Amino acid sequence: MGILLAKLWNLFGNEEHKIVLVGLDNAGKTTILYQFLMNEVVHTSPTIGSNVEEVVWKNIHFIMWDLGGQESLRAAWNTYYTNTEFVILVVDSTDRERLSITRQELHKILAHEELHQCAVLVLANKQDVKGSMSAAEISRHLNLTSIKKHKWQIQACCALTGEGLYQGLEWIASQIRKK
Ligand SMILES: Nc1nc2c(ncn2[C@@H]2O[C@H](COP(=O)(O)OP(=O)(O)OP(=O)(O)O)[C@@H](O)[C@H]2O)c(=O)[nH]1
Ligand SMILES: [Mg+2]
Repeated sequence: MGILLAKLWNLFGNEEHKIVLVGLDNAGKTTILYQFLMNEVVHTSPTIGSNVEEVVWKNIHFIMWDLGGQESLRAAWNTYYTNTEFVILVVDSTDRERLSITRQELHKILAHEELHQCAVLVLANKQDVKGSMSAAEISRHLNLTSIKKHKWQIQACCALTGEGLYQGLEWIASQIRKK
C-alpha cells in the first residue's frame, strides 16, 4: 500500500528530486541550470557557493543545485550531497588539460557514502566548439565503464543552444520512472 501511494504521489508530480550539478569551473553548469529554468542563455560569472532552482519538466519536480567549481570551492561540494538522487557532472569538452582532474573529482564523488545510491549523468558540454572532444573520448578518459555501483550515462550537449540537454534530462526521468 505504501508503495502504491508513493507511486500515485509521484504520478501527480508531488515528489521533488534533488540534483547536484558539479564539474570544474567554467564547465557551463550555471549556463545549463538557467537553460533548464528559462530556455535562455544568461550571462554568468563564476559561482561562489551555489545557485538553486526548481525546474519542472514533464510533471517532474527537480531541485537543481548548481555548485561553484573553482578548486577552493570543491571541498564544500560534499555539504550538498544529503538526499541527492542524481549528480550531473558537467565537462567542458574543450578542456583536455583538466580532464584528469575531472576524473579524480568524479571518482571522489562516487566514493562518497551519501551518494552511494545516486545515478550520474555526464554532460559533455560545449560541443559547438570546433575540435572539442566527443562524448566517447570523454567517456574513455573518465573511465566511465569502470563504474559498476552507480547507474551512469553520458550525453553530448551545448548549453548555448540547449542541444542535448533534454536528452540528458530524459535519461534522468527514465531512471525515476523505473523506481
Ligand atoms: N561555446 C560554449 N560556451 C559555453 C557553453 N556553455 C557555457 N559556455 C560558456 O562558458 C563560460 C562558463 O560558463 P558557466 O556556466 O559560468 O560555468 P560554470 O561551470 O558555472 O563555472 P563556475 O561557476 O566557475 O563553476 C561562460 O562564458 C559560458 O557562456 C557551450 O555549450 N558552448
Ligand atoms: Mg557557475
